[in-house]
Amino acid sequence: MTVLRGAGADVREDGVPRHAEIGTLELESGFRLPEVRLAYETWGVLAPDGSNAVLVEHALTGDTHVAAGRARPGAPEAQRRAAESGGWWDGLVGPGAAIDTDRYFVVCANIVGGCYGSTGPSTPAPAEVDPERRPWGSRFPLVTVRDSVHAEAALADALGIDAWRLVIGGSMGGARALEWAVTYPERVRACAVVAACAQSSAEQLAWGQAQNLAIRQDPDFRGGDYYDGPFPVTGLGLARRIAHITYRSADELHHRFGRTPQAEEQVIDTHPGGRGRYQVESYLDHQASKLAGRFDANSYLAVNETLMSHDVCRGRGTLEEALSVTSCEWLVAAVDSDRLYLPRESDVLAAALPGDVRRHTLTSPSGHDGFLIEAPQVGKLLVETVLARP
Ligand SMILES: CC(=O)SCCNC(=O)CCNC(=O)[C@H](O)C(C)(C)COP(=O)(O)OP(=O)(O)OC[C@H]1O[C@@H](n2cnc3c(N)ncnc32)[C@H](O)[C@@H]1OP(=O)(O)O
Ligand SMILES: N[C@@H](CCO)C(=O)O
Repeated sequence: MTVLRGAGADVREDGVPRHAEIGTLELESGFRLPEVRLAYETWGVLAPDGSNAVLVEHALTGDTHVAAGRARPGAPEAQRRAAESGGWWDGLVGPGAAIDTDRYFVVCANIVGGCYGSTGPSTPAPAEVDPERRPWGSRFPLVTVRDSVHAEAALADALGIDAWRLVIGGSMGGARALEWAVTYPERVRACAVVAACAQSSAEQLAWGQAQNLAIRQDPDFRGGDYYDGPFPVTGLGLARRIAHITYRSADELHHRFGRTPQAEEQVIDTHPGGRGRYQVESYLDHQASKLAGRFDANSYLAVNETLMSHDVCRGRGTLEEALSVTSCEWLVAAVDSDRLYLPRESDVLAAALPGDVRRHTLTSPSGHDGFLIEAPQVGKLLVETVLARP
């Protein structure tokens, strides 16, 4: 394992990609995943006693760039521009924000199985697995949420972080945050679980299956070993369309798009199959092609399976029994219009936590994606609850 103790403590360099080699990861399935690398970025400076570290967990297709940052003086232009580019939780993380990077040392790591720098299906397999070092592809194993947390614990060790002041995430990030607090209760002082639940529900599993099948049935998928040929972008795009509908609310889609045709496209056409698109179809086409342009289909399957594996109770008894080991402060928040992670599922989580934890609400017309869009509300809740005290 590469020892990075104190990394980030000497030079202030924010939002710049780094890597940690964490060695072999023992998975819940019994599979031993060798030569695991985690990509991560940091913001701020780690306090000498390590007490100001915050872990931000990204959602399904997220990356390590949670907020804009700054490369060190003299860094190559491309690195400077990448560091300064906007992040997916800008407004929540940054100088003067609720997660104030002038005060906290913020870490965001790409999940194992992802395609933003951490070991995943597109990574060349080690020589012991494949002497030709072809990508893992179809051979990449199931990595559960719990496995991913074990990997991040190795990263925390490497960074010299004994305990997190806060672990926070939304959606799959919330699942990861919750799993942290239960797997390593002594290492989490506060935990924020936003738009997430204790166990992936039957309906969430059902949506997950439909997305996975969309990818697997693309002829270009070829069982997952497609890296030498065309990528299954049609299947990946279809998976994203299915998912994206669940990420937004019916009311929002109605008010934004209604039944309006896209630009001058004709939706009433006498030629079967020849009609133009409704605006909402064009919108989904756009979301699909954007994801297909930035994400690997095998990684999509991998992280979707990770999310489907989410069950904080597995091997730990009832929900109350599983959560009884935790001793941190909590923020549990749901988006009022979320039809994928229902507010009542957050209620179940809050009610089962030790102590008197109540569920908070993010008000948004946007549905599940409200956890990203309403970043200022998330920040306000944080400073009113788990970050109220130093
Ligand atoms: C937590 C994480 O780690 S997730 C990592 C970041 N996540 C993502 O990037 C996921 C994908 N992105 C998203 O889901 C959204 O962009 C969010 C949630 C981040 C923001 O949501 P919103 O601001 O409401 O964006 P919205 O869903 O309206 O999408 C806007 C896009 O749709 C396009 N669009 C809007 N209407 C139409 C239409 N009729 N036809 C075609 N495209 C359209 C816009 O041009 C815009 O395109 P752009 O993103 O390329 O600039
Ligand atoms: N749009 C987010 C939401 C998933 O929860 C993502 O793609 O990660």
